[in-house]
Amino acid sequence: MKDITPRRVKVSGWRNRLAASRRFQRWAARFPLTRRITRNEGEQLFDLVSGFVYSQVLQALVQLDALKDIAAKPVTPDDLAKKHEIDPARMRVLLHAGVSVGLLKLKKPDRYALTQRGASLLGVPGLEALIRHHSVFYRDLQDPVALLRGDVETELSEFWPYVFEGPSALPEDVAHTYSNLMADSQGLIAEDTLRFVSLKNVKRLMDVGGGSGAFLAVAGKAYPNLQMALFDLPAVTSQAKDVLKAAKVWDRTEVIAGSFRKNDLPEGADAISLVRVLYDHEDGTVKKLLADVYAALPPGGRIIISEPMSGGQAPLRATDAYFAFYCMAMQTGQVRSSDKIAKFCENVGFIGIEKPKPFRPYVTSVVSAVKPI
Ligand SMILES: CC(C)=CCC/C(C)=C/CC/C(C)=C/C=C/C(C)=C/C=C/C=C(C)/C=C/C=C(C)/C=C/C=C(C)/C=C/CC(C)(C)O
Ligand SMILES: C[S@@+](CC[C@H](N)C(=O)[O-])C[C@H]1O[C@@H](n2cnc3c(N)ncnc32)[C@H](O)[C@@H]1O
Repeated sequence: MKDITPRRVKVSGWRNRLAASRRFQRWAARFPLTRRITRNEGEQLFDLVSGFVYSQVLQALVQLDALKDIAAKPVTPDDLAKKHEIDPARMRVLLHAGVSVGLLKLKKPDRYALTQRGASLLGVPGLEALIRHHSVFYRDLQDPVALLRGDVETELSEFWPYVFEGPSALPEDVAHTYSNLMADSQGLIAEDTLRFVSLKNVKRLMDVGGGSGAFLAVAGKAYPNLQMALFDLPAVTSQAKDVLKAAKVWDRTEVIAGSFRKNDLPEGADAISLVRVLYDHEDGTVKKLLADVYAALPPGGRIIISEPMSGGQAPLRATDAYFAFYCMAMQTGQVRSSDKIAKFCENVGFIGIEKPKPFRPYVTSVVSAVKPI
């Protein structure tokens, strides 16, 4: 029979040596002063071990549109079982799991309602669509070591074709799907960006890689006198009219179709924003883009960069695990820290760099800088 006794592992550092000792673990679980710490540590480890399962519970609830149904009125497992042709006992398992992860609560025995957290999820624009598209991302992560070795043909790399291709290679219907996913999730990003950056003294803002105009729609509403320009690939900008008209900023926004890989950036804006653009690209592309932004700005002009950023020396789950692996699966780009982005800005000549402490690092962080006068 195979020996299943754990082998002794060499552990450096006395605290870690104790933590790794089965004998100490047993003792600490009984000793009154360490009992709670031991239990919490175990719980945290268990969450790490089983995180994928929790995410799949969420995925099932979203795919079945169950959160929306439950938001309208509390449901029994039978209600949803009939609708989705799933065995009622299994539906109960899903709803109970939904309670355990904090999205649902049991109203009466067998009647499930939404918790405040479940309701918050529905209130975040585009979050359900992002969760749905995780089925692609998680397939790429199935063998994480193969992904790290670069041995996987990833699906995500095909999901965002604009990252690799020139404008002509992006059919409009394809562009539409991606831009919608981006635009829906733009609300929180715009909110958090404008929390740190005042556009009070800006006359004309150009949003480079601005997608279908969702950031400008928010910025334009907040600053009624702001003139604006949107620069993106032609297949993407063609959808901007509807978004900008709906936000009533169409008459003060110029839409410019082009590629920052192939064309110079147009002049005329005293502020240029790059929202969720840099992390899609390799260092070489980013350095060239920042130099082009510098060239396009007048003296005193400002660059505003907003995207999820690495925690640097204090790594963050959302960016250093989620977005870092996301970029790896896209097979391009990388999550950079605000320090690294600031350094890139400095290297092309920007000064007055600001890196405000982000409100929600899982949403976005901001770096801004000015071109010297
Ligand atoms: C009732 C009483 C008395 C008090 C109420 C107390 C109170 C204030 C309760 C709070 C309720 C509330 C307002 C909750 C708000 C919750 C919010 C705003 C939650 C936001 C969550 C946002 C999340 C989870 C965002 C997730 C974003 C993801 C996963 C983004 C993924 C983006 C990707 C993959 C982008 C890819 C682009 C590419 C290709 C890399 O360029
Ligand atoms: C992740 S999306 C962000 C869109 C928008 N800024 C937002 O945050 O919702 C990246 C954007 O950069 C644009 N982009 C990528 N390569 C580009 C290029 N070479 N020239 C211009 N825009 C480009 C894409 O079309 C896409 O709209």
